[in-house]
Amino acid sequence: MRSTKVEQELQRSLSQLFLKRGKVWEDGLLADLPKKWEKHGDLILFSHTSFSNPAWKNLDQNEFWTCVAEVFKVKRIAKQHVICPDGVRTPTVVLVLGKETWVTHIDNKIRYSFDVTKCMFSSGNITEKIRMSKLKCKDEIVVDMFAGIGYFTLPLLVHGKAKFVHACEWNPNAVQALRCNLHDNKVADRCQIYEGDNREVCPKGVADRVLLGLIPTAKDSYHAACQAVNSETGGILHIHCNVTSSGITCNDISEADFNLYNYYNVSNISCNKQLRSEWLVWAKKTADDISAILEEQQCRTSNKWTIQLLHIERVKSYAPHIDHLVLDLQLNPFCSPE
Ligand SMILES: C[S@@+](CC[C@H](N)C(=O)[O-])C[C@H]1O[C@@H](n2cnc3c(N)ncnc32)[C@H](O)[C@@H]1O
Repeated sequence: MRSTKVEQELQRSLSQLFLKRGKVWEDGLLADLPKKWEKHGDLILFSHTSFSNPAWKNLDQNEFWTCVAEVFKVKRIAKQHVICPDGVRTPTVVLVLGKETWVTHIDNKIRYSFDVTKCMFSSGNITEKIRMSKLKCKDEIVVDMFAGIGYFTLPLLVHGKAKFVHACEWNPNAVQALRCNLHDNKVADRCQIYEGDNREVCPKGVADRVLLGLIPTAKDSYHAACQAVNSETGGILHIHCNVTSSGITCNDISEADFNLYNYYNVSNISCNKQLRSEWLVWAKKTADDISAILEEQQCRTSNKWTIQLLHIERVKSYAPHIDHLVLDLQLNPFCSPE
């Protein structure tokens, strides 16, 4: 979130506090003020890049953070450091004002509560959460392979009215929050949590829809996702990935290239943005990977499968030329004629 008015107010209040305490307001301090932040109820979370100048320590810390809190109209302040690359994405968040670490974030009429020092909140995924909430899945069984605190599980249950969601999650802190959020949003009776590695705990043969919401890639769980799909009626996979592109749009793709993809009938694929060449390459590669897994599974069951590329959703830009995409793949079983 960003607001120039608040930034100006923060500069004014803090420079006055420096003056009042007889301290020198150094030029570098202005650049050290936060440019963005996340607000969760009465708590504001700043990134590690702000308030890092040692000169802030010249002030009484409680007075300093209270002054910041008044500007942002919050009671608690937390600072985020770099997210741990530990697989469960543990944030290193420290409270610098206040003691209680649980926060409640409400978006799209859903209450997400979590411990801000133990779980992350993916606010950048709001468009995908809304897309999931608009799916009409009243009669569907869904498997959410990377449920977290319920980012997609909750919209699917609350707004999409999914019949049942099987939610896999291996971070015990996220599981605790998910349990609490299912209860708070009154949907606990339509969800079962599978605590552990989705490659081991994910249910098999049940899903009309499988969510693979992990970036940069959910590749390691493709196998379990294919096994989760209902083997009699098929299902849709929603596969998340960060994809790098140079910006070449599909208008520039040659006819020969398009023919290459025609196996999947890509001319029917939809996209919420102008389709880029590399996005299509990634989609085709992903469909090939899924196809190979299904073929391998086919050796054990009598099912053959067809795959259809339905849609590419561009969720957000992750960095220059890196986009968070979701590929919707339809998997349909058919029995061989003989
Ligand atoms: C960053 S969250 C993503 C949540 C949500 N889908 C989103 O995009 O906002 C990914 C979650 O998947 C969990 N996770 C990662 N690998 C997993 C695995 N193999 N089995 C179960 N959970 C896993 C992490 O603990 C984390 O809570």
